[in-house]
Amino acid sequence: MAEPSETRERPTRAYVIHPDLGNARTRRAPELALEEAVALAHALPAIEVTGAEVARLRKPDPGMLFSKGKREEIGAHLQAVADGEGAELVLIDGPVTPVQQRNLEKEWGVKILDRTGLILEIFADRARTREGVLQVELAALAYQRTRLVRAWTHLERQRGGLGFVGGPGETQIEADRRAIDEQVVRLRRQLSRVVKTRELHRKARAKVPYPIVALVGYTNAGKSTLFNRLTGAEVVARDQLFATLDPTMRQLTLPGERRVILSDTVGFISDLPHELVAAFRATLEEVLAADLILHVRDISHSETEEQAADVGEILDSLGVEDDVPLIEVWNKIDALSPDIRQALQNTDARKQDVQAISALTGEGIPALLSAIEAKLAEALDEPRREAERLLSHSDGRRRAWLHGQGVVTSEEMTEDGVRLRLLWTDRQKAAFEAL
Ligand SMILES: Nc1nc2c(ncn2[C@@H]2O[C@H](COP(=O)(O)OP(=O)(O)OP(=O)(O)O)[C@@H](O)[C@H]2O)c(=O)[nH]1
Ligand SMILES: [Mg+2]
Repeated sequence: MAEPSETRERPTRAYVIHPDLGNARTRRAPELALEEAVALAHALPAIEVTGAEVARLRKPDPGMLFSKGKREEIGAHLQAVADGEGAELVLIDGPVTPVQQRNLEKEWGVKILDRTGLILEIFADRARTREGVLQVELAALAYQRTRLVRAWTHLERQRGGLGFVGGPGETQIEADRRAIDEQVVRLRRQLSRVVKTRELHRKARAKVPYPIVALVGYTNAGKSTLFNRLTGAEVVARDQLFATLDPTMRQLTLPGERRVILSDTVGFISDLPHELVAAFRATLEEVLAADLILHVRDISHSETEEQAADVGEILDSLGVEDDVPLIEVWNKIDALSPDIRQALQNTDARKQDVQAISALTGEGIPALLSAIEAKLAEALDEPRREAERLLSHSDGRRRAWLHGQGVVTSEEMTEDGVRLRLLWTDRQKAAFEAL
């Protein structure tokens, strides 16, 4: 009789490979890319990563991806880590053709997932709402379909282009493709019904004219942590890639009494499968419709610039216009070393439309809220009036508030205090008066 512990599902042992093509097109260091691939693997349920490596690939082999030597080396390694049980899963962090996949699976005796397949698996695991499930299914089908097409072209070539018409492979693949197409049509129809319902909700919300503020950013940047801190919600936030999949919205009242709807969304990642971007369009439409975008960045990450560039590209591909007001939120400043943090506060964080914060400790949150308010006032084109106020020298708090709102046009030290010339909206004036 097996012990209960043995019958319990044991984790799948996975080996992670990042193929380094050594081309200048990729912005990233291969070691960091490997780290991210391992984090992606951990985002799957019940996975045990037994090892990981960067495999340099001077010239990818069309049929086998890796050279013979490399394959043997990895194969031996898989045996070793598997302890004679046979490795179960190899995650290859890049595109793998269906032919390469089949050949490698045979040679190594494992199941192989490429980057797109892996991300699809994670999304499938996370999807909770009807819309999310449908979107992931749609993306998975689109992915499967391209793989069928490519496998088919290959078969055709193998037979020297002869006699493939009516051949067994062709009919089967044609039938599979048709089945997929039919399924896609069915899913699209279901999805459009769900989306319509959501649009009705959005229209209902539009009657209550609260502006929408959307959080976007690389996965694991801290969007949900910030969302929770601002709204008191309890959205799952954890050190795991793609912790959030389904969009969440909450009402939030800013210090100047303005109410907004804050929305938390799915994170982005480099080389996000385009099938997924397409499938998630409807969800991300909240972002497209936003009055203000908060681009949350993990400023403590060594590739924060690359991540920001990826997010920018994805926003572009979604059709987010350049003129949508945007604030960059530099998150996780608590995780920076004191020197770097100082340097950052002296220079970059002074840039316009940048707010340095820690969603974890709450540092910088009041200034962020003021900036959101000011930006919205500007974006929604509220009339601004000139005004003048004299603050006592000791009233640093109210002076800082005014600067945070970006309404100070000039200030002058006098004997009685600081004389400030202001350009502000009625709302900002009222908020100031209430301080
Ligand atoms: N040190 C530090 N860690 C933070 C901060 N904000 C978030 N984190 C951590 O970063 C990890 C990811 O946070 P999430 O809020 O889940 O990130 P997310 O952007 O919602 O991620 P996805 O939903 O996966 O796209 C968690 O472990 C958080 O505790 C911060 O200001 N400082
Ligand atoms: Mg999240």
